[in-house]
Amino acid sequence: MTEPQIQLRALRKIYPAKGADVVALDGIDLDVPRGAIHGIVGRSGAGKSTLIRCLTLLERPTSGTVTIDGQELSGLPEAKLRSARRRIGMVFQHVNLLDSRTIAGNVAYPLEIAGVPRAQRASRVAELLELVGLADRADAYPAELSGGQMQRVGIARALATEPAVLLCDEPTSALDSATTRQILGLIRDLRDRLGITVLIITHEMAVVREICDSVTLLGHGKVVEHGALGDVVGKYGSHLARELIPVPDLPLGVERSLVEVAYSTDDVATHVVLAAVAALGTDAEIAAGTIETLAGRRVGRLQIDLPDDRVEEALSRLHSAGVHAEVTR
Ligand SMILES: Nc1ncnc2c1ncn2[C@@H]1O[C@H](COP(=O)(O)OP(=O)(O)OP(=O)(O)O)[C@@H](O)[C@H]1O
Repeated sequence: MTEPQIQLRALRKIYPAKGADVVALDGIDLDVPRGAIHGIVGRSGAGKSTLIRCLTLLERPTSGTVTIDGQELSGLPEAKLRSARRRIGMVFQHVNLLDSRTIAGNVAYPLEIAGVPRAQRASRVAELLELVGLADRADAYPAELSGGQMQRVGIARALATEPAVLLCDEPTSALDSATTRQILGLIRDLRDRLGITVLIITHEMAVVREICDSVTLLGHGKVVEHGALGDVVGKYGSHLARELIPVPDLPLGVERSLVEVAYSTDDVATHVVLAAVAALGTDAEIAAGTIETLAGRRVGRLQIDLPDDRVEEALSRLHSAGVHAEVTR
């Protein structure tokens, strides 16, 4: 095992407040290996933004440690932190480019701040724009770019100082779905080519499905679930599996119940599940379902609509078939 590129230990952040203090992060442990793309998801207020601010030490954690690329940031004084932060590239939802500078000028900006000589800057900027597919827009101004192109500039700028880690805070939330896919494709491509480690904060499960190798679900400042995507999607009763493989909400008739079935074809073949449902007779029907391949795993979730008095039998047949089944309504 190589050392994790991002390592958080017992990270806590408490905001003092009149009345009760707000515990925004409540003992977060996280390991992200080099070259992985890790997603952080969670409802509004779960602590995602606080986590990003503490990761970069823009905000000092109340306790716990943040180690990036082998360096413990939480112990560094402010002056050393400034150079350590160059090892972390940041990509935001809104790119905030300097309007009066060209695209090349914007990408050069962090290099100027880092004191890179002019000649080196020019070749590095050209290289970065090539990397994000904007070599032909070097002399354009931000106002002339589309949202997707702006985000490409944001990514090029974040990569300027050759960071080990790319932190992306809702990088595609302002983009349409086709552009989102292109930007996520670019991030994946950069990871493959540069070996960079990526942490993506998002409220969009589609982003996790599309790009992440592993994912953490935050709730009330704690890690609720965590794991490789292929593992969490096959896990019974997992909140993440439910959100990653959604099934539609259904109207339900009088004296009828919904039994939900979740399985991975690693464990049970689909025809075995279907045979167990068929054995319940014509009273029970599959009202909705999703079967798909996620992170290399074939997983299924089915909603079975059946009379209330058949629920016990259904659960027993499905459990005997080796699938997870529970009454949801
Ligand atoms: N500067 C602050 N002072 C006091 N409380 C704060 C501060 N920043 C965040 N909080 C509180 O900490 C908790 C976590 O907030 P945070 O913004 O990290 O959540 P989030 O998951 O990023 O939410 P969202 O998706 O809405 O941005 C919330 O209860 C929030 O009210």
